Amino acid sequence: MTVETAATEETGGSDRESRLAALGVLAEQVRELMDAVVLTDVAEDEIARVTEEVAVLTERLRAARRDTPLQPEIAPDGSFRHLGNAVAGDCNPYALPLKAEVTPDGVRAEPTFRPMHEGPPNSVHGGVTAMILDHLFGTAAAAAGRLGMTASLTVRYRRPTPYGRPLVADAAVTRTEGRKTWVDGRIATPDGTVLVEATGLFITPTAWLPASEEVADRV
Ligand SMILES: CCCCCCCCCC(=O)SCCNC(=O)CCNC(=O)[C@H](O)C(C)(C)COP(=O)(O)OP(=O)(O)OC[C@H]1O[C@@H](n2cnc3c(N)ncnc32)[C@H](O)[C@@H]1OP(=O)(O)O
Repeated sequence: MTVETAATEETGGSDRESRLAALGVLAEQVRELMDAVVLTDVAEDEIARVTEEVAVLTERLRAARRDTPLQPEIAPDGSFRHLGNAVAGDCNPYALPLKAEVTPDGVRAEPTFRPMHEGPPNSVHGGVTAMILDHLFGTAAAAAGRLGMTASLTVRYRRPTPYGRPLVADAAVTRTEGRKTWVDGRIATPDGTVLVEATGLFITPTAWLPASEEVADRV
């Protein structure tokens, strides 16, 4: 895994940071648009007009494009970030984005799911909660100096997960053996009712071993 410094890509310094911040604002607006699409009840002709306008905006953004989403890098403040990530990337509209903090025990986050994450009626799709736990578990492994790829994830769904209100998620490394790291964690309501819990096995690819400790210092 290559962790590039911000200055190595595109324009350097504050110009780039300003542009990335603007992209983050756009991504958040697109999340609002996605929720608006799943909740809208406007008339068909209005849907058709909005569709035409969105198609025009899509073409404007395609006027200059990269080959891939923004890649992992070290931010100017020295922290690790991956702005194009599907779970945590501020510049990816598909991402919540998840904000994980390192705790003495592991990592913790307060995800709020959105209407666009609906699976069963009025609750969050199980694939979405599994994805969030997968990423949080990977972050717990990385914070412990054991950056890895998910080899397996076993999920137990205890209660339907609601959207529209803050929940609590946490994860911690429970065991290590060579390049293997086991992580346990859960998503719960603020009063402690467990909604989803899981166990994951993460394996550090041999090629990632040098980057693993570097990332741990920056999560
Ligand atoms: C701050 C940073 C935050 C970052 C968070 C990111 C979280 C995102 C997590 C993801 O979503 S990653 C994407 C989903 N996962 C993948 O795409 C992984 C695809 N699989 C692989 O790339 C490789 O199979 C893998 C790196 C997991 C293992 O390949 P290796 O070539 O290193 O494994 P190898 O064959 O040498 O086996 C090493 C050991 O692991 C075991 N093993 C390998 N794959 C396994 C597996 N899938 N399940 C159980 N055990 C497995 C294998 O049996 C062996 O055990 P022993 O040492 O005891 O003999």
